[in-house]
Amino acid sequence: MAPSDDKGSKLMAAAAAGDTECLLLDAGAPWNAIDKTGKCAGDYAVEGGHEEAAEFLLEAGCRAELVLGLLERKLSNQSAASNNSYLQQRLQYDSERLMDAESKGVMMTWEGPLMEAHAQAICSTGGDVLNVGFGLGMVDEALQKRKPRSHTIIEAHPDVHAHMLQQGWADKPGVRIVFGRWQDVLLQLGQFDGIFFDTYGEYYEDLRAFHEHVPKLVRPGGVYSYFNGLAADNAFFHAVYCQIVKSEMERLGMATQFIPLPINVSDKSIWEGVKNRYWQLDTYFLPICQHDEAEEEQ
Ligand SMILES: C[S@@+](CC[C@H](N)C(=O)[O-])C[C@H]1O[C@@H](n2cnc3c(N)ncnc32)[C@H](O)[C@@H]1O
Repeated sequence: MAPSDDKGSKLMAAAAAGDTECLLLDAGAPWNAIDKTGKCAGDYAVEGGHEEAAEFLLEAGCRAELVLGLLERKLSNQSAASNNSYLQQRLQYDSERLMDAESKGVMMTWEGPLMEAHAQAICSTGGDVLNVGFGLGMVDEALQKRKPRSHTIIEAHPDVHAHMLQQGWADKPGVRIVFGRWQDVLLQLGQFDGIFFDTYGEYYEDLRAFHEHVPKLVRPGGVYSYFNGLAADNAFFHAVYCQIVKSEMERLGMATQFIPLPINVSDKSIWEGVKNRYWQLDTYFLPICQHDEAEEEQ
């Protein structure tokens, strides 16, 4: 049971009891407050099986995050600064991971099964595929196995680019490497049947900016997917971001489904020496976005 000594925790207590009114939200209780166990009101509502309360909190979370996002877009240039500072750091490859200069994991091999599943999803129609962000090249290896008609890779970091060349990626038949930030090169590349997006040092706002281009970049019948790591330290916050992306894609005329995949990263040795434990959940929701057929027929 949640404690009830301030506005946030009263909201948690209301959620744990399935109080669907949850009127405390209107009185200023933060939907995203967490207690010392790391849970928010939405977690308590889900755990208690109170669907209506969980839905109410999910909608409140989406509304609040959308307003905050709008404010952020108006007020700051934080995303570009963060990505630029990452692109100037020296990176380090080892057999299991790619690390930045602050010992944060850019990409790790535990994501291999997820990358296979993403490759399967975006290569399902064959044709021309685009991957944004090479990292360890796991999704690109998985795409190559599926022999797409053409395979374009956008990569912005000079160390990663050098690694790709050293590994012979420029000589693989059908592979085109485009060195640069996606923000600068994306619109010269034509259309694709499958697109995957997985960058580093960027925020939700960058993903959102990428999504604005997706409807024009994906051919009818094609598939778009992205690494779904938004708010991956709390299941309920993560669900809020899944819902936000789904609504944004809907606005752009694309339908999104999330395929649940089990993932276990509880083994402490995986995270040894890694500063940012960027995944903490036991289910991965693989996004599959396609042109909304109903809208296309109109
Ligand atoms: C998480 S890794 C991608 C991992 C990849 N999916 C794999 O299977 O190994 C992110 C990659 O995106 C690249 N990147 C970061 N910002 C970028 C940008 N703005 N444009 C293009 N690539 C970017 C990084 O240098 C890094 O190689």
